Amino acid sequence: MSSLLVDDIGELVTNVAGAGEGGPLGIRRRVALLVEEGRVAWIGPSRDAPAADRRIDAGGAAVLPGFVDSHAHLVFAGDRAAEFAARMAGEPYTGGGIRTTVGATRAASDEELRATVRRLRAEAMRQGSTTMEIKSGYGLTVADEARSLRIAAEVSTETTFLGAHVVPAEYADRPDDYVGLVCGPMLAAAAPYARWVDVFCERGAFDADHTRAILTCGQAAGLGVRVHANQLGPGPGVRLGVELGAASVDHCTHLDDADVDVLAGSPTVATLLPGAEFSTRSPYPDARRLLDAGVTVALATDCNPGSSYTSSMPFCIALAVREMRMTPAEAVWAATAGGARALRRDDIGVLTPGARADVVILDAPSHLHLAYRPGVPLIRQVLHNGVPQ
Ligand SMILES: N=CN[C@@H](CCC(=O)O)C(=O)O
Ligand SMILES: [Zn+2]
Repeated sequence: MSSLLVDDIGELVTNVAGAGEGGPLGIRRRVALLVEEGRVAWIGPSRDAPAADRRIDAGGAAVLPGFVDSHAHLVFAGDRAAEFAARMAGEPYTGGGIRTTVGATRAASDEELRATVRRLRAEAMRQGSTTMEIKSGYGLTVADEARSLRIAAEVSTETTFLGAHVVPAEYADRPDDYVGLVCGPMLAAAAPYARWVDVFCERGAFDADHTRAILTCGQAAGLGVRVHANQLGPGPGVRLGVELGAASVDHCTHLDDADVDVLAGSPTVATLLPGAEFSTRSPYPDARRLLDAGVTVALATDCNPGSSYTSSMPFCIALAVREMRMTPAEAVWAATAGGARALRRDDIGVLTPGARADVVILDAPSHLHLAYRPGVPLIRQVLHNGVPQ
């Protein structure tokens, strides 16, 4: 059994509340961490460290759990840089560009889609994302949704069927028929490759009745529920998600008091995606209101070619702190343990014996630097399943 010791850690974020300083971050200082068989095997003072086959010297740096990016759309072709430039010149974001990407995605070969997924997955890993949820949603035919998920499943176990991203052009005047397709043959073809079902519940995409129908049939096929909710305006998505036991409702940009109340009384996570507000020049979600009400908050990138073409969790942490008034500790927790909660996982987002050895070593002495030094490549080394990347 091969072992690896990460030694001379100045600050270890464990996310085990009570295991050290910093409340939920459970920060331990001047420790070492032993990895065996891809898992954390031991944490303690360096002087007590067991012998190991290999050693990484953290040199007094901060070490934290790998980021858990619980919301990303990586299976697509083409880009929408011109749409971004038009937005920066004053055009609003409506989601209408999704159909542009659908056209490019349908026309792409499997190899082209696979290359994009792998390129973005590798890009995210270099920035510390050891787990990444990946959605379909730019195919919107039975074959294209199934192949999108098949390709996503090659690089992640956290795959999400988003056949209900928008109603494709060929069904524009018969959305009920499209919902029938999604719940019938499309779900049957997609479900073998998916863990989750998701719907873009928004004016211009899917209304409450359609969203309920699709999430319910996804659940009946054994998939867990997540929802794109309340991104562009107020709506029923958050309440519906909570009612159906969603692991997460995502975006949460336009919430009323009732939305916050139902979230606060539920195990559903509110996943905030500040890259989308950055890239669409929109008002940010009110993270403080959610946190102060006791809602569990996660941060994710929403990496996609339209509304948020970033794979960087450190960038999202910096945005959350500067623009959404989360504390650095809240943002780091939300990007690690929060993402794990949003995926209903207890083996990631945490560093404690038995957890998966997904570890980020920073080029910095403290987790505070992730927000304090925005845009700086602070990820020195990443271990995924205990393996240096
Ligand atoms: N809002 C829906 N889906 C994506 C955007 C997709 C796109 O614009 O291509 C999102 O989460 O922001
Ligand atoms: Zn999204």
